[in-house]
Amino acid sequence: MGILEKIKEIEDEMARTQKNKATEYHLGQLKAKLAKLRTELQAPPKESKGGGDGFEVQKYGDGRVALIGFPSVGKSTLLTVLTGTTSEVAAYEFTTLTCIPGIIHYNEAKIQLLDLPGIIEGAAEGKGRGRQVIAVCKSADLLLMVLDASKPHAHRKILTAELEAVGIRLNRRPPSIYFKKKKTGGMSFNATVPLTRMDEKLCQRILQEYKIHNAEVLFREDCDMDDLIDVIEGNRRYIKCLYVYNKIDVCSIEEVDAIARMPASIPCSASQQLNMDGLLERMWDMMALVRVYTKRVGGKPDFADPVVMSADRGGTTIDALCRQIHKTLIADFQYSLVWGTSSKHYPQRCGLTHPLEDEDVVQIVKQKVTTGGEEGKGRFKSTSTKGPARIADREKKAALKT
Ligand SMILES: Nc1nc2c(ncn2[C@@H]2O[C@H](COP(=O)(O)OP(=O)(O)OP(=O)(O)O)[C@@H](O)[C@H]2O)c(=O)[nH]1
Ligand SMILES: [K+]
Ligand SMILES: [Mg+2]
Repeated sequence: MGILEKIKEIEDEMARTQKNKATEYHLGQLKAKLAKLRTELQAPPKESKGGGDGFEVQKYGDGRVALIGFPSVGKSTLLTVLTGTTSEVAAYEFTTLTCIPGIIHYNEAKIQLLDLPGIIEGAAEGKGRGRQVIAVCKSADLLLMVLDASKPHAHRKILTAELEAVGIRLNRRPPSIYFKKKKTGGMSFNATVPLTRMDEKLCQRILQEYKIHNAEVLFREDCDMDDLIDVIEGNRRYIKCLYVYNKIDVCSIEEVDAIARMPASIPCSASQQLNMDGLLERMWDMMALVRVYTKRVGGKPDFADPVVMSADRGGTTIDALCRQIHKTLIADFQYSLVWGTSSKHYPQRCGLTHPLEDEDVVQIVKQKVTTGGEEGKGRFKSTSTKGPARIADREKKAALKT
């Protein structure tokens, strides 16, 4: 029996099984079996390593956003309007057959937007170009799930289920469960909160399915069996998603109003260019990008060319800033001066762990290397010796004047 048949068999059995306290343990076991099969299904075929039929597009810019949706909802129209890059638009389904990249210029940042072929129910099991589309989605910082506002809202649920089936979790945090496999000692099961959907026996049954007999499990929130399976599998991707309800030009005001009130949802019309600014603003907010303007001693900040950082990728500390500017900068770092909403006073002298906020101005003060010019040497020069400290002091005073 192939993987797909096995999956079907388990899904059928789950559908037949009534949900109650008595069947809970059996259901947990079935869910674990299903998760294992789905992971097996996602594994790339052994023969082709980095094969050519994928949609690999080089990452570019300060963040990556992917357009996902059923055929003909207006993904390519959106790409064309937002980036100026033409992606073929037509009234028939499956117009787009590959991944088309474009660039959105917004708030002095460059955001890569990827147009993709439409996906259909069954994509998770490899229907259509589902596999390639999903691989691109997994590489995105934000998904725009494009929906036809005039069509049944159930489409959102179907697509979400497809993404769930391949281990993509939308707008969620990883479950707060500490899980560690051990060599011996059996299972230790603990919780810091009352558990209403999980107990020791259920946990044991699920672990057994994974042939894990020794482990430490600590629940820090009221999780269910799906959460536990996600943590055991360990391959889930937590991605932000904005639900873009397109084609509102054919909807009533009431419908548009209802969409605008739903969480993480935005109504728009790509072809009529309605609410494109609203869409960009929501995208920007959800990506949580932080722009930092760097300045030299005595110079003005470069407001046209910020360093753009992401809380989700790399972080937004001074340390992350230095690494992003140049890999050797950390070794030369002495302290930084920060002007902006993250600083208590103007400027504030900050170390590497200081978290920056959007539109902060930063000046990096490097250590003075007194001998030779070898990279990285500065790190080992103690700042407690009087020489460099005095130089730093002088530099600080100079910086404060600017
Ligand atoms: N009424 C209306 N039609 C739109 C809107 N946006 C796009 N369309 C139309 O919807 C049809 C499909 O648009 P595409 O941009 O090709 O859709 P797609 O999602 O890229 O389609 P595939 O690549 O085939 O998956 C075209 O006829 C567009 O003109 C909109 O805001 N309102
Ligand atoms: K189309
Ligand atoms: Mg298209």
